[in-house]
Amino acid sequence: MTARIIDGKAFAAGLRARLAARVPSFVEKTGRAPGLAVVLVGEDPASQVYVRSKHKATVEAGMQSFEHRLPAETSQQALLDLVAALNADDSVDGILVQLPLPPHIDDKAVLAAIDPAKDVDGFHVVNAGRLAVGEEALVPCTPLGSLMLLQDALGDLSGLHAVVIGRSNIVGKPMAQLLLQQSCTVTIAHSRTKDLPGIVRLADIVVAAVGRAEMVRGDWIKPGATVIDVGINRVPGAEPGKTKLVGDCAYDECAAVAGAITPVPGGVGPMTIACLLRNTLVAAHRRAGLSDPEGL
Ligand SMILES: Nc1nc2c(c(=O)[nH]1)N[C@@H](CN(C=O)c1ccc(C(=O)N[C@@H](CCC(=O)O)C(=O)O)cc1)CN2
Repeated sequence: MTARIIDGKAFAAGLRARLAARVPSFVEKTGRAPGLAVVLVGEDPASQVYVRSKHKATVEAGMQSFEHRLPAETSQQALLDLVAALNADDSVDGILVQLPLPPHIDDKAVLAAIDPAKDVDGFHVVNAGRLAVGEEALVPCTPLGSLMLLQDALGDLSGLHAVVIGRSNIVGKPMAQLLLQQSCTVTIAHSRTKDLPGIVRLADIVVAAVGRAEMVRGDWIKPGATVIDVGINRVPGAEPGKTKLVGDCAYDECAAVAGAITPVPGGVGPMTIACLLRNTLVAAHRRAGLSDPEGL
């Protein structure tokens, strides 16, 4: 079997176009565009690229982008003061603090300081708790985007066995909650799981979010299963001095067995920014007392 490639780049472009089409009616109703504030501390090269992409995508969607770039030596208190100011700013509907933060800053304290109503990353414990008990929440972007790709590929997920490899608060745990809400049977596996290949072989859906380049091998995959690869790992390329991006799954091996698979790059990654814009539009509607935009 050769897997169908799940084109996250194309799906994300469609979602961004649908979002952009909703912005004018929000502007008409409220007299302002939804606003997203992104905070970057330091000069991590990958983070700089992601923050630039977020700004570009926000502006292209017709939303307001507020970028705050702070030096690496910024104190935790200065960052908390900025978050407090953004919480109080009515033109800001969404606040995102780009991760990772420099090591002298406690990221938990910073994430906890964001108003849950503006927490478009969905990382605040209030949003994590609401997701866990099935209440209205802002949901982390990467798992939300992964779920959208799964639903587009498979339709109804009810009754399917999903194995999520990875237990992070940002991807693994919320992904498992979202799949449970879709009535999947969910197993959360991780690097210490005994007989990980044997557990993964039981899965109709594999979500790999373990952060280890090409760890999931082709002979771990049940024939016809759907594979969602959340990993983004930079490894040495074929030419000296060059690098390339690979996922947590050995792509060629897994694609030879799976029914459908997301590539890296071009799979889940582009969904992260599209879902950030989706969460910003949703947060803006809720803050303005409007019902959630439909069909997103
Ligand atoms: N506050 C947050 N910090 C971080 C998040 C996040 O969701 N919130 N996620 C990642 C980085 N990230 C967004 O911030 C992100 C990562 C990857 C992509 C993406 O589109 N990747 C492309 C490949 C890009 C490349 O060539 O390097 C792909 O997979 O196709 C978008 C956003 C950590 N920090």
